[in-house]
Amino acid sequence: MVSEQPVISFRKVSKIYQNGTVGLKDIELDIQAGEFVVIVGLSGAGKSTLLRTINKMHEISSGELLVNGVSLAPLRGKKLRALRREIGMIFQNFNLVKRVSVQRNVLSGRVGYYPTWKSVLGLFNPADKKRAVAALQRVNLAEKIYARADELSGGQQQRVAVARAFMQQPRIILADEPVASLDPLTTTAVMDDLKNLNQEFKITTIVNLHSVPLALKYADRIIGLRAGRLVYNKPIDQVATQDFAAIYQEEEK
Ligand SMILES: Nc1ncnc2c1ncn2[C@@H]1O[C@H](COP(=O)(O)OP(=O)(O)OP(=O)(O)O)[C@@H](O)[C@H]1O
Repeated sequence: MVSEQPVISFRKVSKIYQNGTVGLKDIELDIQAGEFVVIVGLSGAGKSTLLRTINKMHEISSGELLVNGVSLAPLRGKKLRALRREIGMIFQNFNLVKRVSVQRNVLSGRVGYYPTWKSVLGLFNPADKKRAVAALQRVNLAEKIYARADELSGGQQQRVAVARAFMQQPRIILADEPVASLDPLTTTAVMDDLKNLNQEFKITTIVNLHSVPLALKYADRIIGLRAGRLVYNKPIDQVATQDFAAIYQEEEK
């Protein structure tokens, strides 16, 4: 079998923060196109750090990180913006602009496709306005299009954030604890939205989760981090519940 080039490739990647804290240590990891990968680990294990190196919100300290075969380290300016356009990001706290409409929030997913002055003035073209309606329909929120973002519940806000990410027509979605502040019902809705986009559009999706049951339910592959190191990496059909003890064991003092 000819193996395809991974979409994301970590080669001995380490990240040391300026204050000396080790965020990531010698990470070796390939992620293939269309995978739904869940990252688990204790608080402080490096999950957010790993996710944020992929769109260069965090610079790595050593090793090499490639997206679609392109090394991220030298990317600046236009090339960096092009990379970020292909990567949708979802945050625990939704990161919507609260005082503007849902429509405007969703349209902001397109800013990477416009010159800055047009997006600042909100001059989005009709095709994108249609796209925004379609994106909101996908997350069952079409009727909220003219509501202000802060009139929505947390779960609804996160689904607007999913629609906004989808507007980018991304190849990759990174979701950093997307359901940590949601109740079980809305958690399922948001995770289902992410999984549906992943399956229908083959968007490579990487999600940080605290919940092992959710990881088991949604992942194609589970990755475990502990103190910045990759300590677990298995396709879901090889995952056994008792494996999690090692990932979640406290460090010995
Ligand atoms: N900007 C920063 N400066 C210094 N240290 C940082 C910074 N951001 C994170 N760290 C440290 O790096 C390590 C990994 O943090 P990270 O946020 O990636 O972990 P996490 O697994 O996502 O944790 P959580 O589940 O609590 O979000 C931790 O020790 C953290 O304190």
